[in-house]
Amino acid sequence: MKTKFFKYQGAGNDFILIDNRDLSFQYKDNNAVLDLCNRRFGIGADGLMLLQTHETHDFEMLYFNADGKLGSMCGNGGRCIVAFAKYLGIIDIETEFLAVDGPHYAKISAEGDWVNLQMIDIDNIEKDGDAYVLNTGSPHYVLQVTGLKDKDVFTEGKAIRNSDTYKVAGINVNFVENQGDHFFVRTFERGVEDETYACGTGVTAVALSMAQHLKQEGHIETPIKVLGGDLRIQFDYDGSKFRNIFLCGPAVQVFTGEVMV
Ligand SMILES: N[C@H](CCC[C@H](N)C(=O)O)C(=O)O
Repeated sequence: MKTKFFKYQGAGNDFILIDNRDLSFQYKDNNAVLDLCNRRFGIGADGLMLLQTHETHDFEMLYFNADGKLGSMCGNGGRCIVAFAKYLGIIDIETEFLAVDGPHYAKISAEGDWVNLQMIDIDNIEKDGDAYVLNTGSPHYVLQVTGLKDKDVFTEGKAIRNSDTYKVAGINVNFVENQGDHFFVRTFERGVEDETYACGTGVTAVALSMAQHLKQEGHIETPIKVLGGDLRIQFDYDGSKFRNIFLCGPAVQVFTGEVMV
């Protein structure tokens, strides 16, 4: 059966999106999504999202990692599906949609290519040695380093993701370097099992961890550079809890097509 798909990218984190309001795309097993995300034999993507109707929200987002399995919250994916919903005419410039970690408010630019996505509130950040560990809709390990440009993120990230502490549930591994007026972040992503060009829930975890690390408080706006571009995290922090957390950045439709599924 032929299925129409749309390819989006948010700061280089790239996704296949399918308008599945008619439920024609039936998720039978991991292989269907795995094959579509394959960068040699399929369309190629870090993940796949289905946009589906919902009784109480503008739409529902189902997210699958490139390994073909249902995933936890995807921040960049959330921004891209909001741009997709606007493209489809389902929403105007504001929305509240449902994702795996609950409802999300988002605001999109009139041009439809910049999205501010509200993330879940965070009440607690754990420590694992020098690293910060928290869940921003997906689980994240945040470690401050130097020389990040030349770091072997794949090998070092994979080792932490598969360590005894994390190998069962997995975790996304974020390395961060303070570059004065911004942070530079590189991420090894669970479920992609590789470094991605950006990780939205990851840079959100980095921004919150660094605010705690630097003992900042109040309304904070954190610019973050990733391999795929620039993202910005805005939030309020009282020294204990994080509220009004927004992941802000580009969400661009790259191409569309049809694929046999
Ligand atoms: N691979 C992640 C989910 C997607 C996270 C990332 N793409 C984002 O933008 O938040 C995980 O399994 O935890």
